[in-house]
Amino acid sequence: MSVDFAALKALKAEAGDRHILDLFAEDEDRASRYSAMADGLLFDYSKTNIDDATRAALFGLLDQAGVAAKREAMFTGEKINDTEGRAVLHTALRNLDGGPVMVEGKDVMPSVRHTLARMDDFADRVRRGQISGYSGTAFEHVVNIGIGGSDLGPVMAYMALHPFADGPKCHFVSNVDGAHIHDVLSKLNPQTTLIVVSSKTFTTIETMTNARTARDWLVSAVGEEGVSKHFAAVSTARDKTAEFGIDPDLVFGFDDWVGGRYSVWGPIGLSLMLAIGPQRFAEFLRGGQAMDRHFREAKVEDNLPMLLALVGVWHNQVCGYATRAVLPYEQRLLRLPAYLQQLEMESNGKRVAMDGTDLPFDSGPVVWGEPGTNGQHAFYQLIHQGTRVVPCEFMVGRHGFERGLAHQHELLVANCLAQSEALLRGRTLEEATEIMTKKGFEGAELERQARHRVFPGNRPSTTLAYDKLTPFVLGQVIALYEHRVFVEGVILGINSYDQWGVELGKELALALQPVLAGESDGAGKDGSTLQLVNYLKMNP
Ligand SMILES: O=P(O)(O)OC[C@H]1O[C@H](O)[C@H](O)[C@@H](O)[C@@H]1O
Repeated sequence: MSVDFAALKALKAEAGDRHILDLFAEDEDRASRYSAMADGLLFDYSKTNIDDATRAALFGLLDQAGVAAKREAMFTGEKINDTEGRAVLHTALRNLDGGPVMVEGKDVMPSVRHTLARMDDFADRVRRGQISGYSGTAFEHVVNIGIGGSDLGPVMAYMALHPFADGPKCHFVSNVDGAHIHDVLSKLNPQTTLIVVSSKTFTTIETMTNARTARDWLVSAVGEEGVSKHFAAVSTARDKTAEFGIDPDLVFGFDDWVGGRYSVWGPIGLSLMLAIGPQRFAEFLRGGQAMDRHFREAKVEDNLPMLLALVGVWHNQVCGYATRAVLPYEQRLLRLPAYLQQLEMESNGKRVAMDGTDLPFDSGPVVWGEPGTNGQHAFYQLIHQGTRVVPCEFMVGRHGFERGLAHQHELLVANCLAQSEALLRGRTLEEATEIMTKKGFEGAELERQARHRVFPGNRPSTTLAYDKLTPFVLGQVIALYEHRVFVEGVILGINSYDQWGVELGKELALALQPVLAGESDGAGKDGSTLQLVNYLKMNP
């Protein structure tokens, strides 16, 4: 049964164009009453147009959708991904000191712990130079070859945790565009490079193509014998890794109850572990585990994943704001928006409900973003003065890592807070007129110039604040977003864990290859596709 947004839409209509600033004026405790804290992470959603009645109605959605029961179903290994017949248990990967997790009557934790211990041992020995390349030289570089969930998680986290990276330097190759692997490998020495082929299925065409290119590159430098020394694999398909010639001791397996976009916590995080070491990787897992506990135990009004989800549903399904911007004031979170695009859009971009019927409302939003302050000098213009409302999610830390550059961090924080304040407050025509009068304008020209300088304000934003971007905090933040996606998916009544929408393009690409190669005439293709084939096909 789908939830009903009618009551919320009525509340929205009743509020009309009420200003968020008026909500602050009416309630001096608004900031604290519309904020929640989880293990040091502060989420402030007071700069939204949500009031007590709206919030109560949003909490009602959680009951209507049965979120609490479905949350337990996820954590306890029920097959909630029912279009693929799978449990959804990435939480088991960070269940470091929790109890058993049963899948089909079997506790999966011994196998999770065993794999983690193997990863720890391997990473430790590579980092100490005890595992080395074919000619005995230590590995200085790691190339992770993977795409989607087998790339975005590790690369995002590797960049985020740069201050903790004291192991081999990591590189990430994802695109089937030969430029990607060329530009990475051409700077590396095969003797000192470890290649990690990361693919849940070990069939993804981009990854397998790049893996073969890397294999040729290695073999031409160190010979065929080098493959077993220089290649590791992360996959659920051990048979396929063996076919590729990867030493079984260097294969790290996982189970199909870990979705690709939820997989950074396990073997797919191997390159991250090689870079930051097993101990820091464990801190990352502990951050995720802390958020799991919070999600399961905190009351609704204090529950960060639930609050983020409800604010999201309010903006997207009730207010009709189609996109949401993620704006980390943290340069090292450069790839977080891309990571969240996969997490949120691949999970909740679905047009049918669990039962196969058409979704009676919009699916999840378009997620996009860029770190501040860079975005301020690019697209914030539209956010402040465009005709569409873009709810913004700011993120910022109290401290940076750069000793001696605290003044820059202060400037960064000031900019983050200033942007959410500007979105909230805006600038009235009177204020703009005053500014332009001082500049000497008058009459009709004064009004025209002033009107260009008006900011409507009353634009919603939330802020997630943390102390410092440590592995623990990153773990908290990523798990927070995972659970937010879960709650939104349950409210929408969709399956957040399949991704059938990526299949058609893959099939058509395979069928187009022979057309591009001139081996097939492309009968049945549309005129545009054929015209482009004719233009783009390479001459023999
Ligand atoms: O890890 P792999 O099996 O290579 O899959 C890599 C990616 O490709 C697929 O097409 C899916 O859209 C993603 O969810 C997945 O993360």
